[in-house]
Order: sequence, then structure tokens, then C-alpha cells
Amino acid sequence: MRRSACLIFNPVAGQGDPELELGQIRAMLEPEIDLDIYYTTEEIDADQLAYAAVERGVDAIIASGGDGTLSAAAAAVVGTDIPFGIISRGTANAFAAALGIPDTIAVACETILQGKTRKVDIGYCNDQPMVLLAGIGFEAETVERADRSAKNRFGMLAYVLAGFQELRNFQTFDVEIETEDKIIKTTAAAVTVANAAPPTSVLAQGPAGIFVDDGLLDLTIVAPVSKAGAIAATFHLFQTASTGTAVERNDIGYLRGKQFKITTDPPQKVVVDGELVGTTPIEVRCVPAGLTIFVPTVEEEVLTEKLEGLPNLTVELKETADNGE
Ligand SMILES: Nc1ncnc2c1ncn2[C@@H]1O[C@H](COP(=O)(O)OP(=O)(O)OP(=O)(O)O)[C@@H](O)[C@H]1O
Repeated sequence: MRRSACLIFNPVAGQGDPELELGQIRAMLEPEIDLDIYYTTEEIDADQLAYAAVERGVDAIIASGGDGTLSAAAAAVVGTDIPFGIISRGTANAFAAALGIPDTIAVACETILQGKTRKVDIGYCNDQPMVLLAGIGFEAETVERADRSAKNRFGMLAYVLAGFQELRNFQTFDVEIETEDKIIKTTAAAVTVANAAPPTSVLAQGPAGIFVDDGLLDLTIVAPVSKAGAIAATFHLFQTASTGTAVERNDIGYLRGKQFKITTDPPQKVVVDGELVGTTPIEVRCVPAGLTIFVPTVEEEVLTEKLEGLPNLTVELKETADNGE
């Protein structure tokens, strides 16, 4: 039987020529898959189109655009078993990088044509689906700076430039992190909760690896006390991310868990999958195997927890703790 799919296409994502790109996608997929194509508009987002496609009972949903489009469309298929195809055409393409999906149109289409699927975890941040990560503090401020016109002019460099500008406003905040069995308090410049993260999301790279099918979220606390410390900590994270090792600096901590409740003083901006969504407090939880995607497999490793050395750290064991899980 011939396959069919709903293709959700953002015509303004990234810096390429959308007509050419759609032509390439159709030329590759249509010989084998009947495509029902929908464009996102300024008013109609990818999630609306994807929810409507789920209602119609489509066989598969393929989303093509930047991380915002992919993440929004993915939200609609959570818990449905409808396979989700990813064709990245954005600026950062963190979504594809984190899930190990090739970010060229040709190879992404090839992945969908091969038809191999796997289940991955999905997070919820205050009831909003989150495929990649929630960033509090530094990352959120950086994303806000790298606006559409900056991305059009500078592409990926817009995020790097925004990061450097943001360092000038270096600020820390008090944070309280409640897990299933602990309450952790410290002072931080950035707190990141990742379901999946590409190596370029350096602020998420405390642990030696972030796995998208382990049923757990990885939380990284970056807590430098000065701009120089922030640069050194970021560089260390960049290095450990490239080599796949865990961090060793006192101003970086990490832990894993199924859910985290995070409060900050003062309230901080929050970015979920690259889009600004509001401010703290947030509650983030993991839904194991909530999403079925067309993707190659990713290896799994065992991770540990490291909190010692963080400034003003208190860790209080909760009386109701269920350590046995
Ligand atoms: N036809 C359209 N015209 C104008 N804006 C659109 C249209 N379709 C989608 N959008 C907007 O595009 C944004 C999503 O962009 P997306 O994340 O796909 O691309 P990007 O910004 O190039 O990529 P990245 O997030 O990787 O930088 C949403 O804010 C959405 O409202």
C-alpha cells in the first residue's frame, strides 16, 4: 500500500529559497508518499495544522521548518503513535542535531523514506510540550536578543553575537530546584532542563551525555560568579560536550530526574525549544516514549549526579522522599 503523510511547511524558515526547497522535498518524497501539503502562515502555526492533521487521522506528519515549527508540530502527535518526520530548514537546527537526524534536506527525506521509527521521550514544561530543553536565565536572554532580523542577517552567528552581548549584562539569581526527593538551593546564571540537546546547547551539557529515551530529564546548573568565570565555564562546557565527558568545575552542577519544579528569585525568562514562553516558576516533567519519530538510533550511557561546590548550596532531603522509585 502507498504511504501518505501531511507535510507542514514553513515558507519563511531559515535563509534558503522555500520554493526550491519544497520542490526538492516533493521530488524526493512524492514518488513513494502521497503528500498533503500545508503552509504555516503568520496567523496559522504548525501546531494548529498538525492538530488538524491528527484529527483527520493521517498516517504520518512531516514538518519542515526551523526549530519553532518542528517543536510546535511535534506537540500534536505526542501520545498518538503517528510517526513524525523532521526536515530541518531553520537557523540553528538544534532539533535535528539533538535527535541525530541529518540536517540536509536530501538525507532527512531519505530517513523518512526508509520508514524506520523509534520512540523518544518528550518533556512538558508547565503543560507545554518540550522536545529539547527549557532554558532559564542566560539562554533565554540570548534567544530574545537573536530576533528574526538578526537571524536573517547573521544566521547561526546571531546566537553567538547575542551570547556575547548578553555576557555584558551578566547576572545571577537565586534558584530552588525541587526534585522527587530533594530541594536544592543555589545561586546560578543559567539553569537548563534537557530532554534532548545538541552539543551546541552548551549550557545543557553538564552530564556526559543526554539521552532522549532514558525516561529522564538532565538538569544543568551554571553558576559562575563573574563574567570571566562565565566565559571559562562556557568554554569548559563546550569542551566537555565535544569530548562527551562530564563537567568538573565547581561552578557547574548537574542531576537527572523525572521531574523538576524550579523557582527563582527574581523571576527569570524561560525559553522552551528555542522560543520564549514566559517566566519562572516552571514545572518540567518527562513523558517516556511519548513521541514516535523517523530517526536513526542513539547510544545510551549511565549518568551520575554532581552538585558539590555550587555556591550557597543547600540540599535538603524531603521527608516524603521515595528513594526506592
Ligand atoms: N508564512 C509565514 N509568515 C510569517 N511568519 C511565519 C510564517 N509561517 C511561520 N511563521 C513564523 O515562523 C516562526 C517559526 O520559525 P522557525 O522556527 O520555523 O524558523 P527559524 O526561526 O528560521 O528557525 P530557528 O528557530 O532554527 O532559528 C513562528 O514564529 C511562526 O509564527
